[in-house]
Amino acid sequence: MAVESSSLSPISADCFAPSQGLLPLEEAWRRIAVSVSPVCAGEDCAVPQAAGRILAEPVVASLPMPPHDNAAMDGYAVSGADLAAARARGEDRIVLPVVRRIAAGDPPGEAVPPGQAVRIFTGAPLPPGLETVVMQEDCVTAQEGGQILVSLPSAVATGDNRRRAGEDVETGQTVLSPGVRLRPADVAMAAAVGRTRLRVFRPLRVALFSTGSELREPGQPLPPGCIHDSNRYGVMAMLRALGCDLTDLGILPDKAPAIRAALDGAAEDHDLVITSGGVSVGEEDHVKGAVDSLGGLHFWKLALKPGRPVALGTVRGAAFLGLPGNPVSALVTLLLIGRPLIHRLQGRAETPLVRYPLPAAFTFSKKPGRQEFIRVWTGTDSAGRLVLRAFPSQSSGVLSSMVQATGLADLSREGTGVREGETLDYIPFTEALW
Ligand SMILES: Nc1nc2c(c(=O)[nH]1)N[C@H]1C(S)=C(S)[C@@H](COP(=O)(O)OP(=O)(O)OC[C@H]3O[C@@H](n4cnc5c(N)ncnc54)[C@H](O)[C@@H]3O)O[C@H]1N2
Ligand code: MOO
Repeated sequence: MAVESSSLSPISADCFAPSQGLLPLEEAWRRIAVSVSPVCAGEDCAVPQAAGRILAEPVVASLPMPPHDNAAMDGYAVSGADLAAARARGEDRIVLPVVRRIAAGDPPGEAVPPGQAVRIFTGAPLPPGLETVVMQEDCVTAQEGGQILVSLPSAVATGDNRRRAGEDVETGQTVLSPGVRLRPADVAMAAAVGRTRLRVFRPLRVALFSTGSELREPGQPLPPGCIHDSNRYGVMAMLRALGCDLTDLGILPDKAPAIRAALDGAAEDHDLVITSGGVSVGEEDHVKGAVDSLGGLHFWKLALKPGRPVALGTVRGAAFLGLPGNPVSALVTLLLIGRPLIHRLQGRAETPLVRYPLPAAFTFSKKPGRQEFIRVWTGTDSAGRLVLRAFPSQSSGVLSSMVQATGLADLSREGTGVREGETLDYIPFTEALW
């Protein structure tokens, strides 16, 4: 049963109509897209520190790029008309006096009349009158009475090796749009158009804790019946990769009052509170009840495997995400539900998961009713074609499947699985985590 409730920002209640049965993943995505609002205010950031931040303003070029016509090669700038005339005369080469030298950073100077060449270097501005650059490897120079002469091939087209002003970016062009997470090339572009600072969204503040009386910190001895907390470490790593500002609140026992108090406290100074474990239906699963009493669950129980009991809601004024405790389910639901939720809260533009259609090198059966994301990696078959291979156990408790996998393959909700040779959507982890 999917659950809904009245809500506080940042998740509006409007779209959370009650629904029977398991909620399809597509519907959960739609609800996140329409109901979750950005919560992060803008702040200034120096361009050298901006990689990984989310842009909060459009960046508009106030100058063309490049700002002037310039040489794409070290060589000699000439008039294309001089070369064309030599070709018309049947001459393979033309000899011209070299009247000037222009290096990168020099001004272009006065117009150059026909019948003259200019020594020029990559990035140097072309002087008026010359629009063609012949690379120096094709040129031969000679000294004649204090005058340098250059012999050039005539078979060079007008405009060769010229980079036009504005060919990369025109004045007034929006070079970066709000909502992008700045990659190295974006930072380079901001610098290229002269920016030293950018308006970005402040990082999303996320609090995280694990629930489970069986959990102990790594390094601690394990009493009978206990295991190490691994989810929190994987989840923290994924949240950092998504650009979040993290508070690690440790492990809580399966005790309703402790979980309620921790959620209440965390909601005060965080935008998003994430838990792992305790969202299923057992008597020891107290997270759902605590959220119900502090805000509300907007959805719970998706037609999804692994991760059916993943829960989205609000706690006081903060968004809430309850990840299922099974180690694979926690990471997969953080990727499938947490990622779009975090993107919306961060003010990031919509970034659907990147998918590559690839043939399966395995057969896998499933029951209809839940969309399944199985752990796969890419390899080659005997003919050298790229194929997907699947981990032998797809149990949501087998963390090794996530370690071996490089991504997930998406098996449709109504399907009964995949046969060897059929094409599947492959979702690589690395591209999902920028
Ligand atoms: N009767 C039912 N039982 C279960 C259902 C159900 O629908 N009916 N759903 C199953 C599914 S699917 C999942 S997924 C799990 C999720 O349950 P919880 O979120 O309540 O998780 P827990 O019960 O707390 O733990 C499940 C499993 O994972 C281990 N775990 C928990 N936290 C961690 C951690 N931080 N690091 C490593 N491992 C962790 C825990 O020890 C359990 O083995 O419920 C099914 N049950
Ligand atoms: O839906 Mo659960 O995550 O498979 O074990």
